[in-house]
Amino acid sequence: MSVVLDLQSVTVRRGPKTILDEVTWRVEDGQRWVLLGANGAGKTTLLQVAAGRMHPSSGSAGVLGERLGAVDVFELRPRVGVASAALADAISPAETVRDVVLTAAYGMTGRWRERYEEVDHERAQALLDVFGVGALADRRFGTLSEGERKRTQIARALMADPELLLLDEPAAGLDLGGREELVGALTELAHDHRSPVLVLVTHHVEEIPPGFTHALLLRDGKVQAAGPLGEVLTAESLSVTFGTALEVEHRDGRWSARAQVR
Ligand SMILES: Nc1ncnc2c1ncn2[C@@H]1O[C@H](COP(=O)(O)OP(=O)(O)OP(=O)(O)O)[C@@H](O)[C@H]1O
Repeated sequence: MSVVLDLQSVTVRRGPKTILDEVTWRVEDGQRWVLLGANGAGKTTLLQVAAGRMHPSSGSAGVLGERLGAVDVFELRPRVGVASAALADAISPAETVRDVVLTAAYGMTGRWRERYEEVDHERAQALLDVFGVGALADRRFGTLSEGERKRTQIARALMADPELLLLDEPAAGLDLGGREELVGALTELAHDHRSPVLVLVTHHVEEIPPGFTHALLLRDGKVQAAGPLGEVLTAESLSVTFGTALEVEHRDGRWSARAQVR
C-alpha cells in the first residue's frame, strides 16, 4: 500500500508561537481521513503542509512520495486538490460556474484565452452533475448560494484528477439541508474507489460522511489521537480535544456529540 502523506515530527513555528508541535501522521492510499480540532488547533496549517504550500520549521514532510524541501513544489501542487474558503475568495464572482471548474484543468482562476478540449468540457460538466450543480453551469459563481458554491469548489478541486484531495471545512456556513446534501455527495465520493485519498477538516463530528475511515484529533498543535475512526472518536478523546466533557454517539454510519448531562 503506498504512502500518501508521511509526516515525521513536523513542527511549524511563527515567531514565538508553535502552531504545529511534533506532528507525526501517516496516510495511505485508499484512506479517508477527518481532521478534527477546536478553533486555532492548527488544522488549516497542517493542511497547508499536506498541500505542499508550507514547509515545516523542523521535522520532515513526505507528500505523494516527494519530500518537501527536496522537490519542486510547482510540480507537486497540481497533484493535490484543495477546496478552502481562502481559495474560494480568489474566484471572481463574475466567472461562470462552468469556467470555475474548467480552469482548474490548468491550475488557474479566471479564463484567459487558453483553449480547452472537448474532453475537459465533458469532465467539468460531469463533475458538476455529480455534485448536483450541473444545471447551474451557465450561472455566475457570485449568484450561487453558499451550498452551491461549496459543491462547485469541490468539483473544481477534482477537475485536475488529484491524487490527494484536501477539504477545509466544506460544510462551514451551510444550513442543515445544505450540510446534509454535502455529506451525501462526500459519502458517494468516499465510497468510490476511483476517488483520491480524502482529508476533510471539520469542527463537528456530525459532518463526517459515512465511508470515512480514519481520524486525527489535533489539540494546541499536537496530535491528541490518530487512527481508525471507531478507535479514535471516543467520548474521552473528543472531550480532551475540545476541552469540554462530551458524549458521543455513532448510529447508522453517522456521528453526533453533545455535552455530557451531569
Ligand atoms: N502566520 C502566523 N503567525 C502567527 N500565528 C499564526 C500564523 N498563522 C496561524 N497562526 C496561529 O496558529 C494557530 C493555528 O491556526 P490554524 O488556522 O492552523 O488553526 P485551525 O485549527 O485551522 O483554526 P480554525 O478552526 O479556527 O480555522 C492559531 O492560533 C493562529 O492564530
